[in-house]
Amino acid sequence: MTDTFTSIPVVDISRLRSADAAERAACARELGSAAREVGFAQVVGHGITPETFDAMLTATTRFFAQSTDDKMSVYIGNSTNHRGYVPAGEEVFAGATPDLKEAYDLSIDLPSDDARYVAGNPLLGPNQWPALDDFAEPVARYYDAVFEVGRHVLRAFALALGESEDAFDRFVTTPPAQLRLIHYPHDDSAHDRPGIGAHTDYEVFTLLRPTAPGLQVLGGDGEWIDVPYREDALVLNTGDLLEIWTGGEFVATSHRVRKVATERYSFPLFFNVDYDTRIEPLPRFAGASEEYGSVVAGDHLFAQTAQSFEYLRRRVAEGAIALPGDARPLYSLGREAARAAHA
Ligand SMILES: O=C(O)CCC(=O)C(=O)O
Ligand SMILES: [Fe+2]
Repeated sequence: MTDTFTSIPVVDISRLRSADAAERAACARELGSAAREVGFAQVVGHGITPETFDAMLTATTRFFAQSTDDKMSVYIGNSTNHRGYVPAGEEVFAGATPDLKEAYDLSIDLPSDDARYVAGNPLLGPNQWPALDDFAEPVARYYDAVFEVGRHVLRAFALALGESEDAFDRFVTTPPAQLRLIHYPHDDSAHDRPGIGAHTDYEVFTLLRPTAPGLQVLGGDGEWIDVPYREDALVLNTGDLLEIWTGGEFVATSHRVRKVATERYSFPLFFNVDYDTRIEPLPRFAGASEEYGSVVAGDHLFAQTAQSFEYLRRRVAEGAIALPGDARPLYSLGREAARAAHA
């Protein structure tokens, strides 16, 4: 991979919906180059209408404008499958200062009689919807729209990796693919607190729509690069699982949100594969197997989550739940790991 990128490529993914296989393949090559050389791209032509986004944004602003009591009525710590309101300070990255943000986390909305939920799966099951009019419908509509974009991007990555276009489709039936509604309040006094600390994402890839600048990507030379804000783009970045699948050919690039001068919202969809999917370097990257080993997709996400959310750290400390046996420490992959090693 190239270690000297200084800008984020823009890729028009409307071609992924073309009936012409050559068009899809050309777009897939561009996405592959972005994943290989940068780990980030801005994707335009994604097909999500402004109306779909705006309705979800309106619902989100109304949710966060509620009283703390109302928001805490759907506290994530009430759920057994990691859904609901995340107050400021709840999420703490390994020994760092708490992020200055609040969030509402949802994921694939399965019925409460889903056997995996009933059996105590820590990520699968129903959402914890607030009792707020006009919230669940626009949020679920955006989830479905951005998830559909993710399905096309997954196919493009399959092509870019020399697999058949549908090679990974069978791993995506009911994946724990979270959508986070994140609110970074404006706080003049918080001079030296990051909005969100440096990290990689734990899933296959992320499709993120922010409402303002602030996102930064770690460049190969160790400099933080601003991701230019584009209203028409989704920011696409490679996550831990694609790095493992490709034995490091695609890198889960570190990113962070710097303290913002304005109130900011952002909406990452963490596209994932089914909980039980075992992820290890694909046969063509088998040379990297020893370095990368393998993880179970859902266990990896849960293990990382349980090390960074206070309510889960408490449950682990109390012995109420256990980390998966092969849990990796936080940020042992990608550029963040390389950075930590050289710090
Ligand atoms: O708010 C942003 O722009 C980035 C959020 C992010 O990186 C995350 O939630 O993983
Ligand atoms: Fe992230």
